[in-house]
Amino acid sequence: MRIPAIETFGPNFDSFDFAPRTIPESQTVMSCLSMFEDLGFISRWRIKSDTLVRFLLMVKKGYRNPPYHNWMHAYAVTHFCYLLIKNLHLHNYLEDIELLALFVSCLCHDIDHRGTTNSFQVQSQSVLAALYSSEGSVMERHHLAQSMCILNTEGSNLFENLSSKEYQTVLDLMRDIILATDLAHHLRTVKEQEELANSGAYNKNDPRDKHILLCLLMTACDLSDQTKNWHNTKYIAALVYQEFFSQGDLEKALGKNPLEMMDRERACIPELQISFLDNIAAPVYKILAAFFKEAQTPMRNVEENRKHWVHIGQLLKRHGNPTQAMSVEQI
Ligand SMILES: COc1ccc(Cl)c(-c2nnc3c(C)nc4ccc(C(=O)NCC(C)C)cc4n23)c1
Ligand SMILES: [Mg+2]
Ligand SMILES: [Zn+2]
Repeated sequence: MRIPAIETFGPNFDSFDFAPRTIPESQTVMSCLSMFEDLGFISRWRIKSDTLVRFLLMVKKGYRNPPYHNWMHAYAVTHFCYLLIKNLHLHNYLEDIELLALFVSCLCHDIDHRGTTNSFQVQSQSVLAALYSSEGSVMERHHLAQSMCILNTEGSNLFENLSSKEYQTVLDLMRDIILATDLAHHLRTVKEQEELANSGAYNKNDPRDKHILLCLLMTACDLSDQTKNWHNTKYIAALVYQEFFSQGDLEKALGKNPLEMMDRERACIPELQISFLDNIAAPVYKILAAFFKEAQTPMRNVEENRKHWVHIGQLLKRHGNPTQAMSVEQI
């Protein structure tokens, strides 16, 4: 099968300023094929092209269609991982198999997401909560389980030609990386990531250092919509709050009180987004830029996007009533 050259998808496809959501959904699977090829994964891991195509189609089909946590989110996350590998010379920090695990984890990390949070699973006593709530990270354990099912399906096992040792290693890595996408996990480990970045003493032979770096890189990919242009950022906020407000509506219907950020009557999106950037997103890209001098652009773009939210917040205060929940379309 002919795999298109990566240039097919635009001259700046490998630049931090490229917005992956400008790729039409109909071309995303082909684009993933080209990324696998361009990263040298197909030859390095002897991946059969029909197995790769079946794997990608199974993963894409494994996503549902909530406003934000759908296949296009997984594609955008995976594209940022491609940018990291291409621009940060990660081969000097991580093994080949760790880069393969990170890239495949990005594709799979939110499979079968329902557009609701871990606490909603527990509150609503969902089947997934029954399965996983004793261990925590309910959704992330489900995303991992779904990914394992696809790899265990005849004809879509991407890792079929790896040695048994490599096979075990890549699955162990995918487990760590996908479980690390739980924001609660990230908030528990971000301090270590900052200390390691600022120490300048990263040791590529230390498994602990490599684990900390992989978790940082995965979260950087997961939040990477915040590192693009303002149009993209605004659009993503609209999708995220559509998802949040739908959950809030469900919680009210269940007689529960939703968090403010999930309550369309109370949420003030600019305020909430400024605190999300300040407390969660911006620190990730500051730490990334502390690790890698080539990672200035994503950090600068997040700072730029924060300024836009401040401006929107001021407009709202001046012209609207500050507590009124902005309609998503008005953003
Ligand atoms: C990495 O894992 C996830 C999981 C789920 C989501 Cl929605 C996101 C995510 N991706 N983009 C966004 C944007 C633009 N705004 C967000 C505002 C709040 C929160 C949130 O979860 N706040 C709870 C607090 C206890 C941390 C997440 C937001 N978010 C990332
Ligand atoms: Mg997730
Ligand atoms: Zn995600």
